[in-house]
Amino acid sequence: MPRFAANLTLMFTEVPLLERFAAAAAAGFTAVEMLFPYDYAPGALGDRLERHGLTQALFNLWPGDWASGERGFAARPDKFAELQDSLRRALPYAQATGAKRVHMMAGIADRHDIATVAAFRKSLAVAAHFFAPHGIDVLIEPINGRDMPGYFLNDVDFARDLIRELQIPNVKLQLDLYHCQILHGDVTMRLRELLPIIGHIQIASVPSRQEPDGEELNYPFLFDELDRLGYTGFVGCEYWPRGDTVAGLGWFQRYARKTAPR
Ligand SMILES: O=C(O)C(=O)[C@@H](O)CO
Ligand SMILES: [Mg+2]
Repeated sequence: MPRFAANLTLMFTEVPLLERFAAAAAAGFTAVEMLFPYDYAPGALGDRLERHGLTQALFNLWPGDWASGERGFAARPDKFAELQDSLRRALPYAQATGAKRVHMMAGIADRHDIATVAAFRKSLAVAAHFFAPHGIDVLIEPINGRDMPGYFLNDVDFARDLIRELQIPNVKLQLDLYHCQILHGDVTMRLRELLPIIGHIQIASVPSRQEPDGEELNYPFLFDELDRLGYTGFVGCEYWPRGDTVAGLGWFQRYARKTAPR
C-alpha cells in the first residue's frame, strides 16, 4: 500500500501551518510534505512531527522571492551564490525534521541554452555532494508550463536522461503524476520505466489539481500499479482540496492509518 504524505502547504489550510500536523495525523496520514518550511523554526516543525508520529517525506529548497516570480536557481548561471545559500539554509530543516529528500527547483530559464543546462548540471553535482554525507537525496521535478510558464525543467525525458547520465546516487526524479499527465500522458508506462530513478511521487487529479478521485487519471489503478512495481517511497498529496480538506478524503479512507496517532 503506498505511503501517502499530506502536503501541508496545500491541504488542511483551514488551520495555521503548525496545526496542520495534528490535522493530518488525525485524518490518518503517517507522513507529510510541504513546499517551503522557512517561515518556521526547524525545531518547531520537528516537535510537531514527533508529537503526532509523522514522518517528513520532503520539502523544497528555498526558491528565492516567489512573489516576484523566482522559482529556484539551479539552472540559473547568474544565481549560483543563491543556490549555495539555499543548500545551507535547508540543512537545519532536514536535520530537525529527519527529511531524507529535498526538491531543488530549477528556476525560470531556457532549457535549450547551453549555459543554463551547464548550470543545472553543476548545481545538481554540488547539491548532491553537499547532502550526501547526511543521507539526503536531491530531487528534480518536471513541471508543466501551463502551471509554471518558463520553468526550465518541463520535460520528463530530459530529466530522465540527465539523471541516468550523471549517475550520482543521491540525485533522483520527483515524478508528479499531475504534471506528467499534462506534459506527456502514458503515466503507467512511465512509472514502469522510471521506477529505478524515482525518489518521490506526487499526485492530483487532472486537470483540476484537486482530490485524486476522478477526471483524467485512474488513481486506484495507479496506486495498485505502484504496489505491483514494489514502490516503497512516499506519495505526496499535492492537491488543492475542492472544499473542506477532511470532507474530500473519501478516496483516502482505504489507505488511512486506523490506530489513533500518539
Ligand atoms: O509545483 C509542484 O508540483 C511542486 O511540486 C512544487 O514543489 C513546486 O512548485
Ligand atoms: Mg509537484
